[in-house]
Amino acid sequence: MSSDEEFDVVVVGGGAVGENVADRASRTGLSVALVEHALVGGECSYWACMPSKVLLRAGQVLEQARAVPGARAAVDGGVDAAAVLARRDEVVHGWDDSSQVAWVDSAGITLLRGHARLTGPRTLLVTGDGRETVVRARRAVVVATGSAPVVPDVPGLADAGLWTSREATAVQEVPARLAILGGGVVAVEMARAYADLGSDVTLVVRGEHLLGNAEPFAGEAVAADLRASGVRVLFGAQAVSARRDDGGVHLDLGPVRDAAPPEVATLHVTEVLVATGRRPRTDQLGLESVGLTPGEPLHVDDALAVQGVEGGWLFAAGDVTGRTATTHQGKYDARVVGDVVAARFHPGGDGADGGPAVERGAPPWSRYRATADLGAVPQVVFSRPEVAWVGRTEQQARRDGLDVQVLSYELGDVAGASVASPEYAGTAQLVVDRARGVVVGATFVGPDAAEMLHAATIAVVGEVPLDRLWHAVPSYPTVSEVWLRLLESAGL
Ligand SMILES: Cc1cc2nc3c(=O)[nH]c(=O)nc-3n(C[C@H](O)[C@H](O)[C@H](O)COP(=O)(O)OP(=O)(O)OC[C@H]3O[C@@H](n4cnc5c(N)ncnc54)[C@H](O)[C@@H]3O)c2cc1C
Ligand SMILES: NC(=O)c1ccc[n+]([C@@H]2O[C@H](COP(=O)([O-])OP(=O)(O)OC[C@H]3O[C@@H](n4cnc5c(N)ncnc54)[C@H](O)[C@@H]3O)[C@@H](O)[C@H]2O)c1
Repeated sequence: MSSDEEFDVVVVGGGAVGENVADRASRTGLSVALVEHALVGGECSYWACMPSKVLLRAGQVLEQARAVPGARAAVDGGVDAAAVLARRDEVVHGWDDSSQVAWVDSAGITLLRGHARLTGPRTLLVTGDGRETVVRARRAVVVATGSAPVVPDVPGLADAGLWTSREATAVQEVPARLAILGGGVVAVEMARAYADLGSDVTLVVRGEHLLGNAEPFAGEAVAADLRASGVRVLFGAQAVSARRDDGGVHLDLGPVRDAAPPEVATLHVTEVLVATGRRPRTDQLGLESVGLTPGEPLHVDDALAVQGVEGGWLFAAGDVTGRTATTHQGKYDARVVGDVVAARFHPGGDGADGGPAVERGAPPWSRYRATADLGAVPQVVFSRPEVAWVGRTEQQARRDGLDVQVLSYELGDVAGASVASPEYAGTAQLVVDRARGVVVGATFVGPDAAEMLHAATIAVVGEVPLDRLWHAVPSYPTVSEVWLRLLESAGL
């Protein structure tokens, strides 16, 4: 069966990003369709952020309680894996998206269930439920199809039945022994979670550090914690072949380039989790019909318009752009592109509530430009200790040619830390651009470090000079009093 439908705007992909695009784009009266071929809410709600954070939460709480005299004695057990998985099931609503579908309906957005492919400018074919629908966008198409895991080409690995982050976050039975390939965010968080849940975990890391995009001291602190919990962390190592038999997976390891052979030649594990990065999901999108290359990211400008397409009708946001890789930053871009579309194609013309003239030529830091993506992106890793950073690392700032001053302070030395726990330890670091006297990067590593990040994000986005930050007085006795100590170390 086939039919035709027409909307002002068609958003492809109903993850966190697509939902936000659709919401904002519809605010000036444009008709908006959202196309989703799986669950509305996407990866974050069902297989990524939400379930992974639930898998980590119980272990975090137990460790924090054990670090406090007076509470420690009440903790006489470990993580209850069955209860954690039951809580995970609640948080992902049993992988049922009806509450998110209800929100889409209530927002006046039309949900089209099915797989969308571009067949030419402003035209898509949506296939699903035995129907084919030709969907035309009068004004704009916004692609928010997310990303898919990259699986390294290791002989036998695919046949051995590997896990990606989907299987890891949707687990029903905790594996006795888990090998994890990769040393990035997924690898680190899942190593922590599965160690808490009772698995014997081995991390196989190609490089010499964990969390290669963060400050080196962050990866070192996380590696130390994992090792202290019994996780084997093998650096300079890679999987060279795999096979599964009744006893599980046999994973042969080899050195990377000139590294010494790994201390273990073959791992015998129940499952292998591949956490070696993600690629934009653009291979089944019909990009060739509009002159773009399938499999490549959709490169966008700061208004999220896709580059290399005539006519200004194609936009993209979220993981599919390769520009952002987190939900919060993807949703920021979604708000920007939703507002750009709503204004640029305003059905009433240049109304007081935003119209083409308002959006056209909008400067950086206006609501119509995703300026923060260029140097103020926050990232939190929910490891133990937590790792949180925003903006540039010291190395990135130097690579960008900045004359950099690095301010560092041990979190355990502030009064608030000793109240939190006698064992509280961590590091805060600011990267300052000497020429302008502003913070261009900040990293916090320690218990609950994530909650300290937003002050730094405001300082970076606001380009607040250090001598003005001096007047932002942190409360006593909090761990965030480290801001005062950092500024004192700059001579203030
Ligand atoms: C294990 C893990 C943990 C993470 N934890 C965090 C975290 O704690 N915090 C954080 O900020 N980020 C986290 N992330 C990253 C975060 O999940 C992504 O950045 C976010 O999901 C991207 O959102 P998106 O909408 O761009 O893509 P997605 O969430 O992937 O949504 C894309 C949607 O498009 C649909 N789709 C794709 N192609 C088509 C098509 N042709 N037709 C119709 N529908 C289509 C898909 O079914 C999907 O629903 C994590 C990622 C992983 C893997
Ligand atoms: N808390 C969060 O916000 C959160 C949590 C999980 C994931 N994410 C996002 O999801 C994205 C994907 O995470 P990820 O951990 O898969 O990617 P990543 O880019 O963070 O890490 C990939 C790791 O795999 C290694 N690697 C790459 N190719 C390899 C190969 N062929 N063999 C062995 N190792 C290889 C890299 O050196 C790196 O250590 C990230 O960009 C991250 O921002 C965010």
